[in-house]
Amino acid sequence: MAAASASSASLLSSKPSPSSNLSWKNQLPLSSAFVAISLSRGNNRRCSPRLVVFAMDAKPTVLVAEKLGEAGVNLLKDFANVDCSYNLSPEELCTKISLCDALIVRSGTKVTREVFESSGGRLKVVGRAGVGIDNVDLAAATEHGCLVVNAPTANTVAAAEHGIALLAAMARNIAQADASVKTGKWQRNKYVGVSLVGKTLAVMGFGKVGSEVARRAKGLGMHVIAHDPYAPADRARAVGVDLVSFEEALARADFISLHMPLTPATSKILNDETFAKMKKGVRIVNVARGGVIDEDALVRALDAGIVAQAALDVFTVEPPSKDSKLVQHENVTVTPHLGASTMEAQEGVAIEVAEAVVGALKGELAATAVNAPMVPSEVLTELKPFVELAEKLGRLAVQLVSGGSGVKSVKVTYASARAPDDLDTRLLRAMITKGLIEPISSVFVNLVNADFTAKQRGLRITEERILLDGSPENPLELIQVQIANVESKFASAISESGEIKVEGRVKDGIPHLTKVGSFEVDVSLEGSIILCRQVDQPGMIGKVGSILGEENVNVSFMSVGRSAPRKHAVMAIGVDEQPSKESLKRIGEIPAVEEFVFLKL
Ligand SMILES: NC(=O)c1ccc[n+]([C@@H]2O[C@H](COP(=O)([O-])OP(=O)(O)OC[C@H]3O[C@@H](n4cnc5c(N)ncnc54)[C@H](O)[C@@H]3O)[C@@H](O)[C@H]2O)c1
Ligand SMILES: O=C(O)[C@H](O)COP(=O)(O)O
Repeated sequence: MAAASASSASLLSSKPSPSSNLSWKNQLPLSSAFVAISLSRGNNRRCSPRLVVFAMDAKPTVLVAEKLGEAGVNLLKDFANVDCSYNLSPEELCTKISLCDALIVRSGTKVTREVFESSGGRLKVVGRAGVGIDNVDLAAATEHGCLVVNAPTANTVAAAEHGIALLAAMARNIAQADASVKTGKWQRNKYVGVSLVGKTLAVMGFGKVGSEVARRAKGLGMHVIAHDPYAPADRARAVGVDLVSFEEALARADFISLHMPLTPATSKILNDETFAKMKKGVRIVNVARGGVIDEDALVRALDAGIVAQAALDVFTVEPPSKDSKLVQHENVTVTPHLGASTMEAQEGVAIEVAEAVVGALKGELAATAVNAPMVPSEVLTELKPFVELAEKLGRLAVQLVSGGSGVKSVKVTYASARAPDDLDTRLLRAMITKGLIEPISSVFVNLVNADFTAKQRGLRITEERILLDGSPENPLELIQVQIANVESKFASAISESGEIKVEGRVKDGIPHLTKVGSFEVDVSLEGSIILCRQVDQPGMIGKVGSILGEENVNVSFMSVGRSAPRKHAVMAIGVDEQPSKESLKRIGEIPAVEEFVFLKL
């Protein structure tokens, strides 16, 4: 048995949300047209969840705010209206964004909180045509339920090649010598360089680019070490690289090449203190992000001769000011953020990001999502009915609450015949959260913002996975949702241990409610449900059925679970239409009925 926890809050107001799907479609304006994965079943009651095309009256609009490879633009045009508007001011971007469903940028556009706020909820996906997402306010994107995707692989080699180009150019003073010859000079003694062979290169950040740089540097005869607290040692060993501590890398390196992302932990990681720990005469290459170096400290280290040379493709502020001491320093070689700028890489990232954006607009889960779980399609196909079950159990459970200390503590149990740790519950948890929050708030919950929304509302969801007898062919046997410290408008929904408890299973691809409190029931989760506790006696099904029939309310499913013959029983009735208040009142007035509740799914 394994347990894991997520987040959660106190739930307010009321806003029923009818949809049950995995897509961002609920956020689209009615004027948009797109395709979404939906879990609706169509007309056939028994058929399984399927892909549904939501055709509306117009294409979505994608704003491409920076130059994107043609192949990517064409791919977008097949699906959407594409507005290529470059060099927008922040104000212009904020104005345009309210008319856009997706935005594509490179590193030159800051996608700030204001951008998400200005979108008025229409922006559903931001595509970064490249790796670094430090120019996108991820927290704001997540809070606004906006998916962020990037193109993480297509420019790796280009960046690594640029790193190696800068390394060699710096060591042999290529840029300085070139500029000198072009002014008519011939300074052969001034531009004597240093050799790379046999020197120690410390690669800081052994990810995609770092490992490619390491591979190439080894080919140049360098001794390569790397520092990366998160990289697996065997991946480094496979390239013939030793992973070392940060301090050791600083102390041993003749050359340092930076390849980590800009994060709060890596911001200004090279500073006065760390420069002081380096070998005198060290040479530094940066094709990662300018912000990982304290640029003023680098100027001081260059002036003091601690750093002999630096080659920089990236800067804290881009473009850097013309009179920047760093840029103008004679021992510094600079390029204008060209790491990813090869024809091949630009076509590659354009296609990679366009595919991800189109997929996201279609409601598919993106493989390159930065702020949402990446769910492989085979897992998604298998989990689809359970995803629907999860949302509906959440919706049922929260509608059973009548008071208490608020919906703050929810326990979800997943029972499976498979090894419990094999189950990735992020998708299911997101849908339970959606079910719990949407019926009682005006908040739109999706896979991107589910955990955030729960946390913001003080809702704590703990998860437990248990091993149960059953078929390992099914990813899950049942899901149980319990809400603690609350009162219920249907007392029978309170389990022996005092929580509201609902439990469900998937039968023939259809989610079923199989337990309420301690009563076993069996009703398919479609339409709406009436739960009714009565004294177990003959004729009850007929009485309730005829009240509904008189009003032409179609009963889709009915089941009775009882504590013992002629004692208490809970009847669960699935209805296709909503009964009138009058009919519900009449059901409540049947003498044997002790309590009842009508729940919308
Ligand atoms: N100049 C360019 O045009 C250009 C092109 C591509 C990538 N980049 C930048 O290069 C960097 C690396 O890109 P990537 O695709 O290799 O990313 P990646 O995510 O594959 O690799 C980054 C690595 O940095 C490591 N890391 C994180 N924190 C660290 C720390 N404190 N110390 C050491 N290592 C740490 C991670 O574990 C990871 O292995 C990013 O900043 C990216 O934006 C720049
Ligand atoms: O992070 C990246 O992918 C690189 O920095 C490339 O940025 P660019 O798309 O602005 O060239």
